[in-house]
Amino acid sequence: MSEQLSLAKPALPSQRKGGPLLEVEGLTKHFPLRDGFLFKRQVGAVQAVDGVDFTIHEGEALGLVGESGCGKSTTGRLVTRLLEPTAGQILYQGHNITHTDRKHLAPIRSQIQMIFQDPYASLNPRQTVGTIITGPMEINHIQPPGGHEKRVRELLETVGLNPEHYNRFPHEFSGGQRQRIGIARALGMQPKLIIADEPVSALDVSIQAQVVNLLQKLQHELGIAFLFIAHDLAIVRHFSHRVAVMYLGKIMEIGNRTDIYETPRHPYTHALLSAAPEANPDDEQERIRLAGDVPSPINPPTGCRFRTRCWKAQQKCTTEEPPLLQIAGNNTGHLTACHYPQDPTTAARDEDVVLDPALAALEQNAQESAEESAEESAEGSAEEQ
Ligand SMILES: Nc1ncnc2c1ncn2[C@@H]1O[C@H](COP(=O)(O)OP(=O)(O)OP(=O)(O)O)[C@@H](O)[C@H]1O
Repeated sequence: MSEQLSLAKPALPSQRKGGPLLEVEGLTKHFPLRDGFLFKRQVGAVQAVDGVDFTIHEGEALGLVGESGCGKSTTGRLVTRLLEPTAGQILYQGHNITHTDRKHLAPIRSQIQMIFQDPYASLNPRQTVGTIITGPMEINHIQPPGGHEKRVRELLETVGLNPEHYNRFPHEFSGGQRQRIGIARALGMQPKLIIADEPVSALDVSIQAQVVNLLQKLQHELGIAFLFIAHDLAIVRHFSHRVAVMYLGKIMEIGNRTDIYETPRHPYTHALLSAAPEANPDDEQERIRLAGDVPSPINPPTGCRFRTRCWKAQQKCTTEEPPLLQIAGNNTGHLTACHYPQDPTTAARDEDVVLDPALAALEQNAQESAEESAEESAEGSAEEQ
């Protein structure tokens, strides 16, 4: 992230915005795994998203964070109905849209727009910017006063592009400018909710802050709600009113920004934050190294899914899945799924905590052999004397 974002002093208030816009309950997506050539039998499933609950209020930005493969993008695609859920339900303005067919979904779909990670891949290289932005408006019968061209020029200006570039093609723009074209296209639909899936991670670091600032300006000025998916905790902190932390298809912790960044309770949230010190600049001494990979979502661990990497795990974590609850010490709306939560602080630790048991064993061995060789050399020098 560039210094243009004031990350130490998040720019958004944490208070709740309007009424519920999107309510997601028990949302689940299992991708079937098939075997065989002719008669493809299902032999298992990738449990990409597994019983996720959250609400986004009107005008609110909810950040969704977690390591790669935790199910963030799948969640975003389910909400926009680009993917069909396996179970659970999605309510938009109180209407159940979980399995609504294309025809009936059309008016709602225009209100829920998606901004993708790779701006180039999501723009048709053979179309001019004018056509790219006008197309979805025409399909959805949006007739702006003054006509489409006038509206497109206004939108280009809104996102910081030159309206005179209406007839240019995507390859004539830089990465950041292409992302702005994608944003203008989404705005043309007058969305109430934008799903931004890693909207800046493909951009140069120097450009990232400009695009995040643009999105935040639009969020404030137009009152658009956001599901902001990103692995960069500092950006999420800057952008979001509330934050959900996802691990292996489940939400481990959710709360307002201050609760998550300043008094996280789940060990996984602690680990993510200490791996990204720039997300919490006041917390200088927290040291947890989140090592090893996320286990396979085909065969996730029983009980708590994080237990195989958690330094606090006990027998109960193997047998009982911790529910997502407001545990003692949490503020209202701050929910944590953990049997043995951290104290509500990010205060300093005396020693490193290594989450990966294999890495811990390696470090233990290395330390023992270093001690042995120190002892041997001390004995050797004593004998020489
Ligand atoms: N179409 C698919 N078929 C089978 N498995 C899939 C499919 N799409 C995603 N997955 C799997 O679902 C899991 C979650 O993927 P997802 O892309 O949602 O994670 P993510 O948190 O967004 O990660 P990243 O930040 O790398 O995009 C991964 O194990 C992924 O391989």
